[in-house]
Amino acid sequence: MLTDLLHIIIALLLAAVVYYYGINRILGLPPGPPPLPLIGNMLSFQWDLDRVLLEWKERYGRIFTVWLPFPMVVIGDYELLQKHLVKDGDVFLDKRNAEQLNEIMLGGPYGLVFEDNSMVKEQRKFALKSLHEVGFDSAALGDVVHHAATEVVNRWWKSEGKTVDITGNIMKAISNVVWRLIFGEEVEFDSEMVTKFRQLEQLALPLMGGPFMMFIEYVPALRKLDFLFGNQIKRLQAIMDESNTMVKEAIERTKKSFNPNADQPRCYIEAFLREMKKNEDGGRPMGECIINYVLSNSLFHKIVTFFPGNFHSQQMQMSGATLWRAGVETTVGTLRLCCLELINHPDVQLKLQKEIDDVIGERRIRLDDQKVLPYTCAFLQEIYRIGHVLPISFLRQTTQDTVIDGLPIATGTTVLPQFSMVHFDPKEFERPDYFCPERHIDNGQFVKDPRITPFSIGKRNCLGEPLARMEIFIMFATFVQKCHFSPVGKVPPPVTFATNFGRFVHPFTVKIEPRN
Ligand code: HEM
Repeated sequence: MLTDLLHIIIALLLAAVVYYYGINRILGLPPGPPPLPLIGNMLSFQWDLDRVLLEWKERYGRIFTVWLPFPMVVIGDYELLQKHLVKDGDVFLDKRNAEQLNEIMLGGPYGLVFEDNSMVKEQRKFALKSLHEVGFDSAALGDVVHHAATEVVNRWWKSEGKTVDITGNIMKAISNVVWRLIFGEEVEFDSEMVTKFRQLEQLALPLMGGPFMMFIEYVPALRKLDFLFGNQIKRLQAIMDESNTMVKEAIERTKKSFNPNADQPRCYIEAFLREMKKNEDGGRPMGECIINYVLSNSLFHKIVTFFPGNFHSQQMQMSGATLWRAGVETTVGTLRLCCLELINHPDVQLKLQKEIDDVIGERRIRLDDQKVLPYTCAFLQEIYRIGHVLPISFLRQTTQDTVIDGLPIATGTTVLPQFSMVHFDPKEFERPDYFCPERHIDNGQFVKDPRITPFSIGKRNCLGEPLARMEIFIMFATFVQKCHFSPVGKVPPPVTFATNFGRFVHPFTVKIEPRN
């Protein structure tokens, strides 16, 4: 009896040792830090994620496996990201479907972010085409952005040197631009709806990025234990229901003014309504969806195959909601970081002001001024290097067997393309923690750096990049032209990031004086 017990204990210990040191090898995955049973490497993620990943890259090689809590292969090396995510883009086209999160937020596999490629190929192409049609990178929209920036500046000027929290007005300005593009209606600058929508997003982000949400993707049955974890799912569901209802109401208003016979759609939702009508008139059926389960080295995963024709109300509502959610907080967060760096680096602010005064003077800023404002472009590139908005990139799933850095990677393997690791790699950037726009200037000229990819890379990169870059350039240059920013006390607030689903600087206040 005693010897039996001893054998069981030895067997369990051996199993634990094999698991601890060999689970990646057994599953045919690249090496990596030993995972703990059930929680994998989650305990290591209490501090700066990119720093931890860079240490592991140093120890395990250019690609390695981490368990969060399921296994994923990390690529955070510039050369490998270019070689595979960009040049071999079709292999990494699929995002790993965040099935539970999608269901809670969007009522199922709809929207534009987490779906498999069969649906996104159609929907992403359509979204890009229609956003282009409604002018998301046009000079006319540049005028709208400038107008919104001027409204922000006017309000700041009225603060007369008192303490200001810049977030509210920037948020209103960006919301104005994005809402108009999606729903075709102009919202009042002080619209309560926009403020409410942002409050809901602020409540949702920490819930979306919490460890419990990662666990339920891995073990959906855990959803039943929501009450033990502070009813996170229930609370997120309630927030999303409220914000999705606001989107639904906006669509109803767009429908009322929609003219299907107009030459051009006025906004994304109108383009969608036209497409729905085209499909209906052509007698094309709604998209079908087939679900298969596939076994790969990252355990079982679900493959959802969509067939064309996903132009229905649910997809319209959820892609509208996705564009709105993806397009506002990210851009506002980047502009907030710009203002925080201005007060942390007064010398940089003076250089920016001088450049704009010398080259532009008092005339209004336009997008093509990028060509004549090298230091402003260098400043923004440095902001993009340090200010990536996703603490952990969206996961991909390989669509076929491949080889990365000499290691075989099977179909269906989850891949984490952590491009922000490149931004903080001391092998790529000298003193990566140091904010220094000058590193992007050579002989007085701005040097665009392909290693800096805040909008990600490959075939599933950010769909709103041209819009975001335009908004940020025009707004930021207008702020510098019209305002001087200084800290409230003698010492400026530190540049530290709050990370949950997103990564944005902590709240801070400034003093703003008009510049003539
Ligand atoms: C500074 C502003 C922004 C930043 C830094 C940013 C960054 C990103 C990043 C890193 C991704 C993940 C891409 C990937 O998984 O490879 C992404 C995806 C996405 N972004 Fe943005 N974004 C910004 C603004 C916008 C705007 C203005 C819109 C649209 C109005 C937008 C719409 C989207 C969409 C739809 C996706 C999902 C694309 C897909 O899965 O195919 N983003 N963004």
